[in-house]
Amino acid sequence: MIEKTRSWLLGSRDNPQQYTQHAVQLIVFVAFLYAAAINYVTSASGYINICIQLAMSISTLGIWYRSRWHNEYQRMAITFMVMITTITLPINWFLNGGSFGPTFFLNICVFMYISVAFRKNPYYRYFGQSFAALVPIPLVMIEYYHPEWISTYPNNETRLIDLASTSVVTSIFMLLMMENLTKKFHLRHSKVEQLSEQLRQLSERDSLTGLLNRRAFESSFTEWKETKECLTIAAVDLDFFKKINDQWGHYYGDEVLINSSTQLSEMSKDTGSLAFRTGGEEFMLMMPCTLNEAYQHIQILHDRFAKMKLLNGPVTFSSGLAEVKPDESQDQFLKRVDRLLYQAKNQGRNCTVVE
Ligand SMILES: Nc1nc2c(ncn2[C@@H]2O[C@H](COP(=O)(O)OP(=O)(O)OP(=O)(O)O)[C@@H](O)[C@H]2O)c(=O)[nH]1
Repeated sequence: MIEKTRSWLLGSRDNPQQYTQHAVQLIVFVAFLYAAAINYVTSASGYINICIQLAMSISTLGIWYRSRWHNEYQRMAITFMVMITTITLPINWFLNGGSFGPTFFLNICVFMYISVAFRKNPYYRYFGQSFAALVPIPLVMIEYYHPEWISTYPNNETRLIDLASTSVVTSIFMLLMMENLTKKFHLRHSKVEQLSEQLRQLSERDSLTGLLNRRAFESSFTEWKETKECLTIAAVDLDFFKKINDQWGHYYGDEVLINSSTQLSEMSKDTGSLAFRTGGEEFMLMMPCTLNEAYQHIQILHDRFAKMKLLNGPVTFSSGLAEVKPDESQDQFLKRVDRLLYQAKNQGRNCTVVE
């Protein structure tokens, strides 16, 4: 219920700029109404002041209405800025005790408001900020040369009440602005994180097969070596792949690579392993298990390859299989496993050689 009312009044939270803008307008509307009511009840100022405050309040409500319900956010933001800087602040200065009143507080709010509402529009922002920053100067000079033009508070009590309530409004205002900036920052931050995660994933994937690539192999090797109790890796290489390419064409070769990768990927999912494409028709299977268990997994993979449904019949692979030693570097391991793979090729292919 509260959330519904809030979104009815302020719009979607996903658009923090408009959301804050509407909140500010409604606060200003209520603040003027409140000031007029207080002035009327306490007879702190004359009817002219009360009428001006009511007029400001109604105008602000009109601005909110056009902005919220007629999609005139930008136009109304400018109207609001002009109204506040050229009418509201000077009137407030003359009718509320000049430099003894709360206008300085309000001026800071206006400056903050312009900075947030026109963040995406530097011309309006610089113009508005400069104007808000300079407005107090002529007002102070007028007060200096013509103090009689400034209406004073009837007593010190009224002045203190006015200052205290303006201070509360200013604090709410600042809070809103800061919430807006934080929200915007969080939205950007999570978008950046999302994009960098997407980029990281893309940089670690092979575009043809979708398997992890050599870069991912290198980082996973270090990570798994440190975290897994045992680590066995198979270097897998398709047999006579050049012939396949030469005989059936490169596109067919790609299809063979994709289908072989699917087998490796499914097998790695079943066994909690990781499958990588580290070269043209070279793959690595990283298995968090002993050499014996890994050997059984690879035999199952040979069977799966034999049953693979390809247009020109199944393909085979050769592999070298070895367990990573705790004190062994990646280079040393790769040399060792490559030698095993070479032996498998020499033994007639379609087999796995274990150390
Ligand atoms: N279609 C296709 N072919 C590729 C790709 N990457 C590498 N190749 C080919 O893979 C072939 C690899 O040939 P070789 O290294 O001689 O290996 P092989 O013919 O499988 O011989 P053995 O490994 O000894 O059984 C080359 O012809 C490369 O052009 C790719 O992404 N797509």
